[in-house]
Amino acid sequence: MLKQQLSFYKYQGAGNDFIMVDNRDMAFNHHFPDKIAKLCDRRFGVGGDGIMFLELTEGFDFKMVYYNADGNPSSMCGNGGRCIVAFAKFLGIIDYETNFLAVDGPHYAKIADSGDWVSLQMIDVEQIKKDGDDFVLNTGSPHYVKFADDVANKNVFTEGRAIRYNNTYSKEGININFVEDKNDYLLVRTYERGVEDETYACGTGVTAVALANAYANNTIGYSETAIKVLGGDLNIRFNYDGKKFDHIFLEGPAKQVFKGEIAF
Ligand SMILES: N[C@@H](CCC[C@H](N)C(=O)O)C(=O)O
Repeated sequence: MLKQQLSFYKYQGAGNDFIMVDNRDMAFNHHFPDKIAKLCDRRFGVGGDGIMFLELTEGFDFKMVYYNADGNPSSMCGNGGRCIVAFAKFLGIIDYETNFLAVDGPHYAKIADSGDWVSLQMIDVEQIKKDGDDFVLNTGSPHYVKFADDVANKNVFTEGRAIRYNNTYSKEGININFVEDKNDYLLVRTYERGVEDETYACGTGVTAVALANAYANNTIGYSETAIKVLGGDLNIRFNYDGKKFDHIFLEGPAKQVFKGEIAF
C-alpha cells in the first residue's frame, strides 16, 4: 500500500502537546482511528496527547477538529483550543483576536502582544453535580474533581484510572482531576480520558477545578484562579452569580515546538 505523506506542526500548551495539521484543503481524511492513534504514538509516530485539524467553515475564522491520542474524536480540548489559535495566527488566518468553531460550539479567543499567551473563552456552565465529596461537571469535556492532600505524590495513574473505569463513568469516560489548595494557587494533576494516562496539563480540567472550587466556597462575582500543573502555570477567570458560570476564560502559554513531515 502506498504511504501517505503528512506535513505537521507540533504545539504545546503548558505541556499538553498536540500535532497540528493545516487541513484547509481537506487533503487529509481523518476518519481512520488507527492512523490517528499511530501518529500520536510516542514511539511509532510523532507523539502527542492529541491531534488537531484546522479546517474552514462558514461564519467563523476556522474550525477545530480534535482527536484524542487513542484515535477517537473527542469533546472539547481547552489547551488544544489555545494552541490552534496560536497556529491560526502563525498561518496568517487571524490577527490577535478570533471567533472559531469547535465541537462544543463557538469560541472567542485573544492572543497577548507577546504572541504565545492565549486567552480562550470556554462554554458557560450551569450544572455541577456531587459524587460523594467530589464534583462532576462539563466544561466542554466531562470532568471529575477531587480535592486531596499531597497531590504532588499521588499515584494519579492508578487512582485516576480506578475512577475513570468505575461503573458510573466507564462507558462515556471522564477526566479525573486531583486538586490541592496551596493558598496562592491550586495544584492540579489530571488523568485524561482518551490518552488514558496522566498528562502534563488539561485545559478543560483546570477550568472545571476553578469552577468547582468557587462552587464549594460559594464565591459569588468575578474571580481569578491561579493554577499550577506539571507543565506550567494556567489562569482561569470567570463570573459566578450563584447559579451560572459565564465569561469563563482559560489563559496560558501556547507554543510551537517544531514542524515536520511523516510518511505513514
Ligand atoms: N487536554 C484537553 C482535554 C481533551 C479531551 C479529553 N481527553 C477528553 O476526552 O475529555 C484539554 O486541555 O482540555
